Amino acid sequence: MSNQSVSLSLPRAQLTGHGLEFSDSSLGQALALGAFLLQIPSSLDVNPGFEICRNFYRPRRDAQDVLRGHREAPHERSKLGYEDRPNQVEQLQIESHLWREYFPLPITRLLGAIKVVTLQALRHLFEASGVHQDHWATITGGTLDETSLCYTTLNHYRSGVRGTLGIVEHTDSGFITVIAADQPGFEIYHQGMWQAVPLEPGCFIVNLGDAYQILTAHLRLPGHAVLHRVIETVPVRDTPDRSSFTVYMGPNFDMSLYQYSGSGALEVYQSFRAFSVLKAQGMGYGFHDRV
Ligand SMILES: O=C(O)CCC(=O)C(=O)O
Ligand SMILES: [Fe+2]
Repeated sequence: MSNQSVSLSLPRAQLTGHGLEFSDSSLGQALALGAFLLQIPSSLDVNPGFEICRNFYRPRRDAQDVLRGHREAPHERSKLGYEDRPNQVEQLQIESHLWREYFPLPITRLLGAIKVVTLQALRHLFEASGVHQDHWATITGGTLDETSLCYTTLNHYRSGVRGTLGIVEHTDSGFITVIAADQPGFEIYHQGMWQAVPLEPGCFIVNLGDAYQILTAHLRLPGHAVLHRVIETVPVRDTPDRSSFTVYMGPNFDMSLYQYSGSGALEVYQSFRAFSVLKAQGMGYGFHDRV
């Protein structure tokens, strides 16, 4: 894959009382691309998210210093936790039911609010693709206002690690991921080349993942799992390293992935755990050993 600096303007949506509203009727384009911009609701301040991304990997100074110390912390109740990745990125991944336990209140509140936004977007997209609401519990493993796995990923891109990508090219595994980033560098593989998505600080980037693509492959408006990466971050004096944080929703690892057949029947596709293990290997990542 060649490295070209073409830029891509993503479809744009906002959440209203009626669900997602896309400008220029670009819903179909968003599903086909598997990515779009979502205006950040004005009531949300994303800065606490960036603050924890800039601190979680640093050693804790004292017991009160709850933003730091997550590299060493065991996060015993989490199946995910801290991971030092082969790229620039180091990640802290924590399931939504543990946010209150491991994060300070402003972060927990922010992530909770983004989770609500993520669910609203997912429900709307499922409906547009032709996923039946009656199948929600089977497909997601959750009740109507949950999927069985929701977690945040806090990403710190170590500018001191040179000669590698920020994060290797990948698709996300679940149904949907909502991303907030503080610097450019995010790219999408589209029409045979890497295209830079310009940073829009007032917007989340929303990605569709493998579970969405598999589920909807034969439906009227299939959603595509978008291939994306972050290019190498270079150190800039007096500027913090690149940070991003995400809210991810997917099936639990002990569940099956589902797919609608051509005749519209919902069928088991594959074990999500088996699928995820193979995928992690392809990325050069170890799969979470507690899952
Ligand atoms: O940092 C970003 O902009 C993207 C992060 C990402 O792709 C991920 O966490 O899966
Ligand atoms: Fe990703």
